[in-house]
Amino acid sequence: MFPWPRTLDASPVFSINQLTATSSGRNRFIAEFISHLKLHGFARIRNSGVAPESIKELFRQHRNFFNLPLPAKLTVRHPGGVAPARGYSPWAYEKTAVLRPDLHAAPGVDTLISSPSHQIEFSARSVGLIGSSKTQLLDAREQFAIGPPGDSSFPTPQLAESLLPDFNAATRDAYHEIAKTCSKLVLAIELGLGVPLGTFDSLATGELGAELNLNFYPEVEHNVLNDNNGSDVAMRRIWPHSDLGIISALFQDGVGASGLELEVRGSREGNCEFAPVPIEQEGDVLLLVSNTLERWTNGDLRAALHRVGLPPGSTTSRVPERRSAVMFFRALPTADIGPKPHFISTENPARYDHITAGDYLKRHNKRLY
Ligand SMILES: O=C(O)CCC(=O)C(=O)O
Ligand SMILES: [Fe+2]
Repeated sequence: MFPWPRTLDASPVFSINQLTATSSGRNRFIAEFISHLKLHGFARIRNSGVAPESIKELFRQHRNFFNLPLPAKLTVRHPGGVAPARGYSPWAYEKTAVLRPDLHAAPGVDTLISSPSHQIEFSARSVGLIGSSKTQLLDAREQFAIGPPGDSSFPTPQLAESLLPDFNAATRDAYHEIAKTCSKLVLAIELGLGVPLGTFDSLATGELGAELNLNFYPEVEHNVLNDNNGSDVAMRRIWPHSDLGIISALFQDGVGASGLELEVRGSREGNCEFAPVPIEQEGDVLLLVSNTLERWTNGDLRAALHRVGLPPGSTTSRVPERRSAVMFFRALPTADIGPKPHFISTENPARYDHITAGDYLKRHNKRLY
């Protein structure tokens, strides 16, 4: 286990090509990988199978898209509502603060009151910074959501080629490549948990259910993300939350720590603290356990709480832009995401209800947009 307190940069980097090592090497790798995921809910992954050039190309497209003038981006606007997200969401449109209202601290306070992440859907606390009069909590973020290329029920709006030649095709290629890697990561998790192969992945799908999200956090004045600015609005790049799917595979443009923070587990009971997680090498992936996997494993694996704050040591009056791309690898919309029998016993009864992944997403989107 890496050292406590408050540093996640000593967490190991798992080279996923160890899956094809000799059997003793492979077994050791799987055991270390799964025990790390159980303890921390995330893992840094190298040699994931997604070519670094593909990630470079994805972020080139990412940059070109968000640099377009607003009217051009609005031609592929996400219509909102409970359907799966598709297309462009402008600045502050998606509101992640509604997801975990219990985690919002008073300004400047970083020790937060926590509750188990499975309570995400039950949280009834009012939305507001604890101890503050802020009335609106918004995300300083724009976004483009890409659905499964074969999804004719919820197609992704296609950008006119005259605006950006190749954007549609390049993001489609990235979608397939990253989905393949997600399948491999889920396989490693199945092996680690000792469940029959296909327990999670036969229901997961790169073709239906998953979503590749491009996140853009524009450069802003420091005080936009600071609560002492005299306005009624509190903004964060992204408020604390966990993702909905089985796993998320997160790529960041550039290396180092640029604001992404994960929950540091093992702090005092009842507290929740976050620390930056740097990306060491271009193309490295951050694997996050997400809610569906927590539900399926009846809490054996717990979803990673994360947020995007200020880059560490940021002292200038402007906060530099940030770009990320996250694959939400989700279950098929028709799949039941209640606990699997393998994880239920008399000592450990089911802690989650039965619901389909599609209904779970609708419930989530109703609050988010
Ligand atoms: O930008 C990031 O690194 C985090 C994005 C994220 O948490 C999300 O899209 O759900
Ligand atoms: Fe997230």
